[in-house]
Amino acid sequence: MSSRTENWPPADAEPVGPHPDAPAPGTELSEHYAECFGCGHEVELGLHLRSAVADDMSVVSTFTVRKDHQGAPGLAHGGLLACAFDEALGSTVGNLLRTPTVTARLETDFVRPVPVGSTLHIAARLDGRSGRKTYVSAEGRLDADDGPVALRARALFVTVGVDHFTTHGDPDAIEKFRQTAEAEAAAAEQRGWDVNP
Ligand SMILES: CCCCCCCCCCCCCCCC(=O)SCCNC(=O)CCNC(=O)[C@H](O)C(C)(C)COP(=O)(O)OP(=O)(O)OC[C@H]1O[C@@H](n2cnc3c(N)ncnc32)[C@H](O)[C@@H]1OP(=O)(O)O
Repeated sequence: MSSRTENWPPADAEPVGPHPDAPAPGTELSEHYAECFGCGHEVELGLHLRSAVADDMSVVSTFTVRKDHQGAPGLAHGGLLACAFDEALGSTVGNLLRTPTVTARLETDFVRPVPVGSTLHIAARLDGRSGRKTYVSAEGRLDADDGPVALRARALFVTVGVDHFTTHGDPDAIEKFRQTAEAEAAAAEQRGWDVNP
């Protein structure tokens, strides 16, 4: 018996391709915010996900499970694994479609235990889009791109305006985010010049 959402993506979803300004396949993605629990380097106990564009539709991420991430002794906490998938899926939508989105629904299947010390290799893929709704799914494999499947996830992300963050978020944190984004954009432009002088 399966409790997963059937008909994925839903019938009204249309195929979706990358935004013209999406980073090219092979690009390593930087953290989107230094204080993000999923990817930020300033969060000592965070997940520190690292991601790269695999192809026009996919992003691959890695998450190494540390002692701080335990639920049962020696095993990763399921909620943190779901968090890792939220980050990987959100990064896929945000980077490939270049749109601000938030998770509206996240569905996770835990297939096998994930021990402390193992690295999850998460491959996430755009599945379709319907208006503001983007459907994306991912698979997480243990310790290698072709390792055994440990988790599968599906999510719906909804595109929001900047006012979502300015209305509900913290102004100081938003300012810090803006500065990081500007610095990253400048660094990316510089890297482009280095490659194509
Ligand atoms: C710019 C360049 C970027 C650069 C690159 C950046 C990279 C960046 C990486 C980020 C990586 C972070 C990854 C972590 C991401 C988070 O953790 S986000 C935090 C967790 N999520 C939230 O806090 C969201 C809280 N929820 C909300 O704010 C609101 O419910 C929402 C989701 C914005 C929707 O509200 P709304 O705007 O009023 O829209 P609403 O009409 O209710 O829903 C829109 C549609 O979605 C459907 N929908 C909404 N919720 C659901 C649901 N739960 N189930 C099914 N359908 C739903 C509605 O039925 C509706 O469908 P249609 O009627 O259009 O067919």
